[in-house]
Amino acid sequence: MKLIQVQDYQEMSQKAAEIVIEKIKENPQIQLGLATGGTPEGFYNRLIADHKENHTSYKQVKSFNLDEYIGLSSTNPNSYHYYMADTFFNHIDINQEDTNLPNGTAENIQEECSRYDEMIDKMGGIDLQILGIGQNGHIGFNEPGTSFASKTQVVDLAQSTIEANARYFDSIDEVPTQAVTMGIASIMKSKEIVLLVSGVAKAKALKQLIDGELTEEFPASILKKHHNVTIIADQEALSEYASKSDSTLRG
Ligand SMILES: O=P(O)(O)OC[C@H]1O[C@](O)(CO)[C@@H](O)[C@@H]1O
Repeated sequence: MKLIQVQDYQEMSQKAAEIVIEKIKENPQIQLGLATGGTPEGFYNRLIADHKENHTSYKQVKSFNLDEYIGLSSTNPNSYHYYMADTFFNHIDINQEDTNLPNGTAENIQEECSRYDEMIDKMGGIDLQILGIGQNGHIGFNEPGTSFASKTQVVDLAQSTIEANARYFDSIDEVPTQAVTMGIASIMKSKEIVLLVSGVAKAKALKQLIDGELTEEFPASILKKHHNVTIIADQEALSEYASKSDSTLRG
């Protein structure tokens, strides 16, 4: 894993956007894996600003999101379908039909999970996956204890995740307790991964990712086994981790 240390949230967002814009220039048909949550909002804002100023085009780009709450339709403002449209897709020139998220309201949710994995494989896989990390080390919505071999699946959200995400809902009782998420093995198939980590709330998780052992109790630890991971972390997130120079971390 490569670690890029930046000052703050703004610099993390800028750096991540620069990487993606560069990749789109190299390959206008790039297949992007996208994340939701608070962490990538600034990154999406930078991509939108660049699209307006420099006309980077997403007309040939395809996107695949990590996860969706079960039971929330795309018109629900708390759904990740809505988040992606509102935060990113509506502000760039990507074709709606080239954006993909798991359907959290599918009648047969198991079928939906298989469909999602098969579709990504059939389309040639994800070139670059953007990831965030939960305070408990979750990636996507794969909570501690998830098998490293997992494919896209239905998961029960950890109480700490429900509490962390309650800030987006009117009350904690409205936070769905389940989600569909790309599995760990599905995420690991991505050719390249960029993990964004910002803020003191993520400091313990980042230290554990860098210094801790490989264990299903800390899902993000699997990233040590991927051959092309870049972590972009700001000073607050790095506050529990000692090194001050950009580095390649042990796998
Ligand atoms: O960026 P946040 O809001 O801290 O969330 C961390 C992670 O948790 C999720 O919201 C749930 O999977 C991810 O989308 C995100 O990467």
